[in-house]
Amino acid sequence: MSTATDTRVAAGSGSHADSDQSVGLAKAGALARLFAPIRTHLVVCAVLSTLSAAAGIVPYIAVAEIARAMLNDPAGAGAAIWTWVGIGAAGATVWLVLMVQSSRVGHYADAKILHELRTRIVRHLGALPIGWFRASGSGRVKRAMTGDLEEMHEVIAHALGQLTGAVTVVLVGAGYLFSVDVPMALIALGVLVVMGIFYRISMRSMTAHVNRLIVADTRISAASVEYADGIQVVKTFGTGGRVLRRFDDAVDEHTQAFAAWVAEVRHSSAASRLFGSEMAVLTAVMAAGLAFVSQGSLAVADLVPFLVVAVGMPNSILPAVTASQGVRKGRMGAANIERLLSRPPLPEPERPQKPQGHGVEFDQVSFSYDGVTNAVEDVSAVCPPGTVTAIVGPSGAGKTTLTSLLPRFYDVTAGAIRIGGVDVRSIPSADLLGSMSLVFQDVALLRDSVAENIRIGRPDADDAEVRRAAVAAHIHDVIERLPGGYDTLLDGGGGSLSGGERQRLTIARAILSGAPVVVLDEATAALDADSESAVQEALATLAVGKTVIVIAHRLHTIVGADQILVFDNGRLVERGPHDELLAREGLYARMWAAQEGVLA
Ligand SMILES: Nc1ncnc2c1ncn2[C@@H]1O[C@H](COP(=O)(O)OP(=O)(O)OP(=O)(O)O)[C@@H](O)[C@H]1O
Repeated sequence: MSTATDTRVAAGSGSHADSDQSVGLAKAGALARLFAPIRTHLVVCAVLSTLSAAAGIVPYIAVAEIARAMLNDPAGAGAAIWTWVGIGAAGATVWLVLMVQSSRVGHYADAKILHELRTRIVRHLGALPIGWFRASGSGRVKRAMTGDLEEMHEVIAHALGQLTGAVTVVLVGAGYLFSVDVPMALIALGVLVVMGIFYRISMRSMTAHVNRLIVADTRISAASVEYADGIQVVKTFGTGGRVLRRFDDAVDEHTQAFAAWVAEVRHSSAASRLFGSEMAVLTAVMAAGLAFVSQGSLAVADLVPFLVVAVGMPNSILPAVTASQGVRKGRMGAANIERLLSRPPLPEPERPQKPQGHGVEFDQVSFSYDGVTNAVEDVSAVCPPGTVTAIVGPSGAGKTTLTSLLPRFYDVTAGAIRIGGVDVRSIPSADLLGSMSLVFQDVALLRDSVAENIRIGRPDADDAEVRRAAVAAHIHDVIERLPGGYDTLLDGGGGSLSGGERQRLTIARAILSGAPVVVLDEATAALDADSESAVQEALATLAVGKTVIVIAHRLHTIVGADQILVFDNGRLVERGPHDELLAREGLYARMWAAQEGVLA
């Protein structure tokens, strides 16, 4: 059942397939297009492995011929024997030399194309909009850089040689056997043809089954990540049942998919194994050979080549069976990589412009994720430099979406966003990102020292500047108390720091960068009173003289904002300072009453 088992491995390697990554990706052209830069190497490699395989069968033919010579004419076979010994030895030598050369060329081509593809993928990723990563990127990136590239390696370094080798052995071997005895050759090859027919039958529905397995595998991965990510909530609130059920369902589906495949191909797969075995060829050759010998239509000496050469042929063909699966997987991997590389990059401006100042203007901005429903609709607002604009609204109102449009995580569907009077799409993306500090809730701390985590804001800052930023962000004392001070290593999530401390660290990063536009997403998790006031003071320092846009979840933290934009269902429904909005007795006043009621 090697076919099913091998493909289970293939499905496993694609465990991070994205949901929109349709299956059934086997496009023959993708592999050829990706391998275009190494086409010459591949041709040389194929020619060398063909010649090597042809030379490799010569020693077996030599052995058979020596036996024939001895059986036909024991007394006068001396010269022929030595000739065949020489031919056999030459064949073995040529086989070895060409095999090494073919492997060398193959591995060189492999290293060259993997290097080139990795570089292309990484460069392309750098040009993709950040919104793409947020929506679906990490799984697809991981899959392209690991599983899909491994499939490419398999094709070049292994499958190519095995396939050409198998074809050569069959052709050369068959040619020799037909030259010895046609009926016997037909019988020996007939066994292999029957193996091929059963193999084709067992592979008929492979694509559909592999696709089902990949989908099930993706669901298992998603459910596992969901469970691991939410383990705290699961343990605290005992909601593990539902999450675990999703996991169990996905595992059941995977098992059923695999069982269905095995059930369908078990007979054809076993039959192809049987007819592809040395035992089957030996049995057929012996039975037919002895019958022909007893009839007098075959000399005993002519039976020997079939025992030596034909019986050894399945050993050369079986690796090609695995190799043909490798090529199928390689096509899928190539199609995935090609799809990733064809994702349109963030368009860079043809005529770049420099913002005059750092005021932000939203001009009739609309945006839709799916092209059907607008997550943000017809929003117009001006955020002057040196002011704080708070964005509030119920969950799902479009607050995060609107702020994601400013650094071009996505481009607006309609309208325009301007910084310093210039459309953000006319500002080179490096300058645009350099002009703003983004303090988002999900801004992860890197697995690096505290100092380096702050320094990301401005890589050339010296230690004194890093410290000054930390002091301004009210985090310096906390850092000093860490075991290694500024050299303390943080894990990816800022492990040893509390929520408020992590936020202040990212604020220090933003202060150090000195970018004139600050976009921050206030923590949704409640902080204790000390931590909250420290964060507020840090933000006040950061905001001085800058255009600050803050997504606020706790309204009492933005009472002093210059303007508050109230969103509901993607639309800007109210705007103004706190007192005015309260007096209006609209959505803001209701949200305020609800929160104060909770707080009271
Ligand atoms: N990546 C995405 N793909 C598709 N739809 C999305 C995506 N992100 C958000 N949405 C949808 O867009 C709408 C606005 O979501 P958004 O996250 O901007 O709201 P929000 O006001 O920031 O909510 P919250 O306060 O809960 O963070 C919602 O209907 C949401 O489901």
